[in-house]
Amino acid sequence: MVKPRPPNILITGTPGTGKSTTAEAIAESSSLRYINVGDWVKQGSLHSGWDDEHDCFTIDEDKVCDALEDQLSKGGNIVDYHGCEFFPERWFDLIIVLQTDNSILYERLEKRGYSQAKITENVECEIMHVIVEEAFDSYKRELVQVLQSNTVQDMDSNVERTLQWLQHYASS
Ligand SMILES: Nc1ncnc2c1ncn2[C@@H]1O[C@H](COP(=O)(O)OP(=O)(O)O)[C@@H](O)[C@H]1O
Repeated sequence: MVKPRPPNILITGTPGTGKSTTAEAIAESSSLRYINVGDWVKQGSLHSGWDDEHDCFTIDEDKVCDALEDQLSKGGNIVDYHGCEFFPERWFDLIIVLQTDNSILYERLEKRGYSQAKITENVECEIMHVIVEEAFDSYKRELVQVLQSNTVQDMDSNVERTLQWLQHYASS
């Protein structure tokens, strides 16, 4: 079957689950372009200011979608963001949700220098499966893969599995 465009992959999950590291490794071994939405938000001022309570920018979802539309409609991207419900559903052919055990996630966020409040907020988000639920609510179930990201072996296997998915997509 001739595909209308190369695939787009969304890699999502709570901060610290390994989205950037995994997505960059996939991009390095494929022809996908890596898009870190957080960086786009900062560099393109796609936000409505700093949120002191959550210690992050308040993202302007409409501006982000407008900024990404041209690139995403061409296909061939791997997009990294800790949320998924505001993107147009049609953009993505595969949605990967990374998950990490609480104690491991806690240590990663501590190493990153997050405040105690921000660590607790993110670990609770992971415990409550917030992003997994968001992905299931926003995309067809068969497009969503929930993958563990606790160890380097997990990461290698997640990268390999995604590269295989890309090969299969291209040849089917
Ligand atoms: N599966 C994993 N195994 C071991 N370390 C990991 C794993 N995933 C991420 N890390 C490490 O955890 C930290 C956070 O990863 P990062 O990719 O920045 O997460 P995110 O983009 O989801 O916030 C980095 O130091 C990274 O090397």
